[in-house]
Amino acid sequence: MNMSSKLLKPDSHLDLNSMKELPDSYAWSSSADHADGQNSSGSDPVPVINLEDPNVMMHVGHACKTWGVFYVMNHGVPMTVLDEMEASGRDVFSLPLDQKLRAARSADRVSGYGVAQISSFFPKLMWSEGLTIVGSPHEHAQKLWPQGHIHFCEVVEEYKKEMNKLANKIMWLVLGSLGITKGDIKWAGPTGELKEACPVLQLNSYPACPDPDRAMGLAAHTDSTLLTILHQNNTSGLQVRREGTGWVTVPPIRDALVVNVGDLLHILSNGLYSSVLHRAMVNRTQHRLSVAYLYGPPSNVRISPLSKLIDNSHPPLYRPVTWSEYLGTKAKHFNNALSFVRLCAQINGFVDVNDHSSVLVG
Ligand SMILES: C=C1C[C@]23C[C@@]1(O)CC[C@H]2[C@@]12CCC[C@@](C)(C(=O)O1)[C@H]2[C@@H]3C(=O)O
Ligand SMILES: O=C(O)CCC(=O)C(=O)O
Ligand SMILES: [Fe+2]
Repeated sequence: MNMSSKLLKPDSHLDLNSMKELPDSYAWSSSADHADGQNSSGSDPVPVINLEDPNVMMHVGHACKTWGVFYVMNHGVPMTVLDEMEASGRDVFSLPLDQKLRAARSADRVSGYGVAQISSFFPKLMWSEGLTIVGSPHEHAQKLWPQGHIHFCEVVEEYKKEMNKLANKIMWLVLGSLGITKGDIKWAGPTGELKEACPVLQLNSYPACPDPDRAMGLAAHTDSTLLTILHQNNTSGLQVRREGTGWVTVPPIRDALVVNVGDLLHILSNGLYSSVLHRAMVNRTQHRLSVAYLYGPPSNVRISPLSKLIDNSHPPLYRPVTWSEYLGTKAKHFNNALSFVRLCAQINGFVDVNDHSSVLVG
């Protein structure tokens, strides 16, 4: 990333839906990098995991270790809940820009409508808009639809409820694959439901783009979460970076959701499961919508490498950090953030193996 370039004001809002040409401020133009992004069908495919498979835990562990991303099938989330969330997302983004801007995210807040938070790290703008919902959707919905927003709020609450159930299930499969049991996680509570987790819902909209080969929907990043569950509509765009292969497209599969490992799980697993670098590309004809359920721990919990994974030959690689502390580090250092909580890196000056700061901006 060329940090010496003049950075664009990230809150410069343009109505992407009405543009016939790609403005220079949106032209990333690293075409070689864009051309990359093969479907994984040629080689090793992104794992598709059936959550009803008797060996599901082993498959989840393997996918976390080798890919950091996988699809889940038979996830138990009703199709109606997914479809309604998608339709409600469309309702938001099809509003006129001035109406969406009533719910604009202010500089000191995480939630609200606007460009991706990571925009400030890049010299070019991304071809996307988003609505970030932390906790209740009510405040934003009321600004978007002063006359009536109950349906939107109900859809979001139902979606969050279903995603929370699924995230808990997947989280225990991930932990189980590391040999961790319910008693090992203090913040799981007596029933092991990880109840206090503090989720964030991120609605992403990528309008059809007049020059998709030079544009970028959402630049390469890792999520700061434990896990992210992504519902993409039937339009391709998500790509993950794979060591030795490059960018691999993760096309939508009907009935499947995409799960990716976030930075906090990387820390918790003491680096055994690496967070995956990913990005979203855009296309010429179709509006793409995605809904990310960003799953993290309760805000007061300090995440550190699990003690069961630590011994003399496996010292802790990261210091304890809460999600909000980590978000602060991420907001300052972006894809370099893990290095700032890494113990060995601080002591010995090593570069973090999962340090993605040198990856091309695309
Ligand atoms: C809790 C958060 C994670 C996030 C930053 C945020 O404060 C709210 C939005 C999240 C998101 C979604 C799009 C990609 C991302 C990198 C971004 O710019 O905003 C993630 C952030 C993250 O995971 O670090
Ligand atoms: O839209 C996508 O495919 C990716 C979205 C994403 O990475 C995110 O919301 O963190
Ligand atoms: Fe992401």
